[in-house]
Amino acid sequence: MQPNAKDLLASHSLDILDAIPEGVFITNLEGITLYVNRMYEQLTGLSRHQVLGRQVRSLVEEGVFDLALNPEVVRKAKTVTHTQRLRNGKMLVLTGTPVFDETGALRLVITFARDITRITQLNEQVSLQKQLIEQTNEQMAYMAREQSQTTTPIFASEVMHETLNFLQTMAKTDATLLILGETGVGKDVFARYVHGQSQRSDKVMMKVDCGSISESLVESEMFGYMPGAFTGASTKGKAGYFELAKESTIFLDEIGEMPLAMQTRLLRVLQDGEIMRIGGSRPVKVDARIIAATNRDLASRIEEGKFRQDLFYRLNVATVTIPPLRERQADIQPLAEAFIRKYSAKYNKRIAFMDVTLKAMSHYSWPGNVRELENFIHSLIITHQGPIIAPADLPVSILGKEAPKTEPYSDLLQGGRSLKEIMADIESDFLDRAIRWHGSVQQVARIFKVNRSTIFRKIQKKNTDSAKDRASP
Ligand SMILES: Nc1ncnc2c1ncn2[C@@H]1O[C@H](COP(=O)(O)OP(=O)(O)OP(=O)(O)O)[C@@H](O)[C@H]1O
Repeated sequence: MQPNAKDLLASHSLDILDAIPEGVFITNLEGITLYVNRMYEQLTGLSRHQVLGRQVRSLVEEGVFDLALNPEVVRKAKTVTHTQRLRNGKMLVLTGTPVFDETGALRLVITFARDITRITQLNEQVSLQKQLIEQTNEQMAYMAREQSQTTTPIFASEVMHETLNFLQTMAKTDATLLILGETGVGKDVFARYVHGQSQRSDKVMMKVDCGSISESLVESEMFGYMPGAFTGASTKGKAGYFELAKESTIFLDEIGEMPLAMQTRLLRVLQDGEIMRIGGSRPVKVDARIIAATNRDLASRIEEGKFRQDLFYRLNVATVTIPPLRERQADIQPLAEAFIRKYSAKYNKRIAFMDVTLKAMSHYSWPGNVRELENFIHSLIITHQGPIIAPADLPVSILGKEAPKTEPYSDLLQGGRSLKEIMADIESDFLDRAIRWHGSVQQVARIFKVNRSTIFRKIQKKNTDSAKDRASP
């Protein structure tokens, strides 16, 4: 260093600090503000006389800013970085550095401040947009799922004809509908059917699984909340299911599982026809048709004190009970055929039931109802080899324990079909098994001394005949 450089620098030290394009804030070890440069005044909007000679802790206590770096820098004797929010909302990033004298003793803390208000605002905007995108994505995914699930009910039984007639009449009204029935009978399918037949069908039905929303979230999910209504709430607020179901239908599935506190709130909504978001002050009119469903016996839930009687009366305006599958045997065959078509197409297979197989299936009680039937056929299609499903392909649980003990061909012995048809059935069933046993049509043709084309014809004919039989009314 030039001989007089030190003096020159010392005499201009404050000018030098003022020329630095970042805010500079200098404190002694006690945290008393000794100096702030011009850029600090510009960045913060604070003038020198507001801070010079002041203890940084008191400035924090007065709310001038929310954090002081000085104590931490002194304690650690090394550089520390933090963000600081000023009273006027500006955000700074501060880097405080200890300054030592020639003996190594800590003398001062010099803090550099940069304005990050804009970047913080941009970050906040980005996370707000992200939140909105997530909410929109959630809603879009829900809508796509809902629309892909619209199923037309399949049935043939007299009782389901009557049920569907009743539901059709109900669909034309806005009355609250309660659907009862064991698990898997199709309550969901019939709720969708009513919505699909109603004047609200151009809007997506809002399905709420009352049994799976956590008790702490159920209120905010149902009724929504205002911005900042509680810790962790989205800053934009959120619409609840009732608002999302505006001009549509809200389907309260598993209503028997709804927590008691929520039942009270729901009852009020049904009585007043209004909802209020959490933290809100203005009630909003409910414009949603309500369909509720449960597989629970609500009468015993009421007796156990788990379901409000007054809510039950409110819901029990129009009630329909979907009978279990065992009480509508006539539905089993058309349902089984629809499911075999659905899953054969899905797995690109050509598989059909023998009539005797369908008959055997109709005698099973299907305790899991249509869901059990559908799942059974789904897994059968995945594992089954060959074009025909024979009774022997059914598990003993479905075929019944007595099946092997009963007279062979007991169904066929009852009559009703020509010998030719029966033989064709047995022949194609045999060929089907032989192909599976020996691994190829060629082997079967050789072993049983028959042409390959004859084997194909017989199997195919059986398939076409059964398809025709099923197609004819
Ligand atoms: N009549 C029907 N036609 C076509 N598919 C049906 C029919 N009934 C039920 N299903 C099918 O059976 C399965 C079970 O039906 P769903 O979920 O509607 O039963 P659920 O009564 O609502 O059962 P849970 O009480 O367990 O909710 C679904 O895959 C549904 O598509």
